[in-house]
Amino acid sequence: MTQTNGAPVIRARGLRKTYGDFTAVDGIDFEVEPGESFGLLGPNGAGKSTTMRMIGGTLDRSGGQLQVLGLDPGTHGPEVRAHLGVVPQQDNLDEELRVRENIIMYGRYFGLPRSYLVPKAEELLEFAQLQAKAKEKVGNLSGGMKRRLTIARGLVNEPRILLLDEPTTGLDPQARHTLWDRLFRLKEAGTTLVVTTHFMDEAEQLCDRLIVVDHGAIMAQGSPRELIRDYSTREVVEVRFGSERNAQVVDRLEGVGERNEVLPDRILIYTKDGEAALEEIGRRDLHPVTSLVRRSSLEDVFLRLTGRSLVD
Ligand SMILES: Nc1ncnc2c1ncn2[C@@H]1O[C@H](COP(=O)(O)OP(=O)(O)OP(=O)(O)O)[C@@H](O)[C@H]1O
Repeated sequence: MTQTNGAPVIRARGLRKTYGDFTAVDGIDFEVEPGESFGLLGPNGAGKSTTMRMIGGTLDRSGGQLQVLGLDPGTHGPEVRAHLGVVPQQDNLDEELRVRENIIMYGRYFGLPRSYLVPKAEELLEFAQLQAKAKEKVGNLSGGMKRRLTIARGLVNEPRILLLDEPTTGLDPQARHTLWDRLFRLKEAGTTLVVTTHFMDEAEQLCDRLIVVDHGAIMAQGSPRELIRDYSTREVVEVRFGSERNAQVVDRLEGVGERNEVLPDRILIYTKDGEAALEEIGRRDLHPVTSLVRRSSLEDVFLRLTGRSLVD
């Protein structure tokens, strides 16, 4: 029996994965509540996919505890997988089959009867906005359509938890927004989403709560708003003085905001009030080539936590 009460649907304690001497996941603790959209945000190689594969029961852990719907995926893989939908980083659709048949065949692997799968496939094609493509070969679909089909396919068993590994990598902005819209609908219908991403805008759009991971460890966790509140200021002023001058003027910016970050191409000034900071820069007779004021984002949180930019 899998759990049905309001307990966390995923619970990790000291979760570890090592490959020989290399530690990919370094003893992490987190919980995912039913119905929430939970994110793992971090750069390439942070250990996100490894964590997802341990949740999905396709990779054994090296240490710690892990429960998915109250069960250990290491020992109860099939029972756990029956309640999971998995959208891997690389689409692994059957290119030989047509769109509708991809969904039906995938359902057959779960042992689901055709009488259930035929109407279910129609419902999922509608959800994925692919009815018009039902008879197309998968190879003829765009990247965004393939992603939506992979998600539709992952929903064939009506999973309680959908695991999405980098769902929008490689998609153009419009395709990303269409996909986010579909994922919102799933969340509204009560599906728990677990999303890995290295895009902070995706994390901000999709995730109720997230862990920021780097080198297999959790650097911080909370809602996007909480993380920004705790690790950044409300506003950021970005100023450029030209590649040579940036390093030279940084001392003269001392005290304009609460904190400065010098990046190769610009200086970030963290402050409550960006316009006031810009005025102060003017009073100091500094003349940036360009300047802009923006709200803090998760990118700023990541930079603060690691000293590195998330997307280099
Ligand atoms: N089978 C393996 N053997 C050895 N090292 C591995 C293996 N699989 C993953 N790793 C290493 O573990 C680390 C974490 O990889 P993982 O794929 O989990 O990262 P990630 O955060 O998902 O990044 P990406 O988005 O690039 O997949 C990486 O340094 C990777 O090289």
